[in-house]
Amino acid sequence: MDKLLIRGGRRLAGELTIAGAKNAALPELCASLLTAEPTILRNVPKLQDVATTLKLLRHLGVQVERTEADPHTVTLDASHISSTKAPYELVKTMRASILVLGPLLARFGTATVSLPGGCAIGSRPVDQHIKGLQAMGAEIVVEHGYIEAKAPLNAQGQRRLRGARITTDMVTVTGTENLMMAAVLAEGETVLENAAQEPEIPDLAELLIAMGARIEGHGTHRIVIQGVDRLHAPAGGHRIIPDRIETGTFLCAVAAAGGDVVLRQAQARHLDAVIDKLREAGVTITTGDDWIRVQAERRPTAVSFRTSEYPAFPTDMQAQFMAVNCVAEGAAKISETIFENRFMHVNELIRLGAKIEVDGHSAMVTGVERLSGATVMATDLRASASLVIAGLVADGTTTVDRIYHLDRGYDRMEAKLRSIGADIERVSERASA
Ligand SMILES: CC(=O)N[C@H]1[C@@H](OP(=O)(O)OP(=O)(O)OC[C@H]2O[C@@H](n3ccc(=O)[nH]c3=O)[C@H](O)[C@@H]2O)O[C@H](CO)[C@@H](O)[C@@H]1O
Ligand SMILES: C=C(OP(=O)(O)O)C(=O)O
Repeated sequence: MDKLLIRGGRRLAGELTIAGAKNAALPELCASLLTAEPTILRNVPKLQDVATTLKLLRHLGVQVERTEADPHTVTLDASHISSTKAPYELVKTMRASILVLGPLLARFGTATVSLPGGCAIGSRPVDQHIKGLQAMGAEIVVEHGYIEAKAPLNAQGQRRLRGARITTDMVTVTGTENLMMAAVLAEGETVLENAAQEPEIPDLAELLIAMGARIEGHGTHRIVIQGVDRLHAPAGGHRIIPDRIETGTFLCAVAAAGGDVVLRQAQARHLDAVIDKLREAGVTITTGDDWIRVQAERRPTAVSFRTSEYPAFPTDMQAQFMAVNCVAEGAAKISETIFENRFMHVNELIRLGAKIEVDGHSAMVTGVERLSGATVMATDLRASASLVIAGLVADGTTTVDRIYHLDRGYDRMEAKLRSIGADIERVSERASA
């Protein structure tokens, strides 16, 4: 198992390039199941969740091409599918595997997908995905840990979903994506009310439209889809948007450690809420069409925030911003409204000397002048990132253990941090033994 060793106290300076968005790549890789023609995706990040998704798609019979020469371009050919079952062994490590359910059911009329189960940040049910597919006429049985779904028979005796009006009980990102992918091949019109507006949804919609889908309203709370008989290859392929959470993570790293860094291939307009809060904290942020410059020359001021659906402050940035508040001047309240258990990083930050008190869904953080390096354990993806940020400012050495969580969602985070001056190295178990 790999660890990160961080010697804190270095100012960060230079430039780095932001990778493609994990949370856009995962549904878009699954969207390749919707057509018999090859789908080319560009700017695919090189990270563990993408590798897991590709493994699952290969298991289903999708031919995947990704060359060493250009690992960020992936060609997926789902012309011959060998299975419509996503087994537990492949689903258990990644909740986003549920995203094969909508496309499989829409194109093949049948799908069996393991329930993804809970995870460190909360129970994360998929009842809204199931409810939406049932509204489209699917018969769904949940048995022995699997969702077994069949589309209804139409007048021609084919199994095909029917368009429906669906209002989810809450805003769900992967739920909206799954239902949108199911609806593009359904018969008739589907209206998704209370749809998620996260930038990954319009990006997926753009890919589907390039494949021949008829979608309107993506990026709003009401998405209207007219089903078509078949989809084709997206002409020229599709380029995945930059990762707004990776971007925000580096912004927070500079805010906490101090420095002057330019992030290339970054979209500031996807990060308004985080950038506003960083400015409130005293950080200087300048933006252009595809770059963001962050300058932090003095200790930040603690700022309060509340996570919520896009365009509000993203839950996926809560842990990293908490690390900034840990070393800021003053005290601030952080409220988490999306997941019931997303404060797993708090105890580890406290091990580094942070002053945090959790009360239900809120955490009161009182900034301290210095953190002190220690061994800490990553518990989930963004918790890991917050520990790395804290390690960058802590005195002495911080060891972050269990970084397989970090590797799920970041493309060479330590290499990127090293390139802007951080003293950080990856140590594998064997090398450290
Ligand atoms: C791969 C991906 O894109 N992951 C993101 C996605 O996760 P994900 O799509 O899983 O998160 P959701 O938006 O679905 O979850 C929002 C809330 O709704 C609840 N819920 C959701 C679906 C459902 O059927 N029933 C239900 O109760 C969840 O438990 C949670 O409390 O959006 C989250 C919220 O922005 C982000 O933190 C994740 O990084
Ligand atoms: C929670 C996250 O991802 P996932 O939904 O894939 O677990 C995340 O990206 O922070």
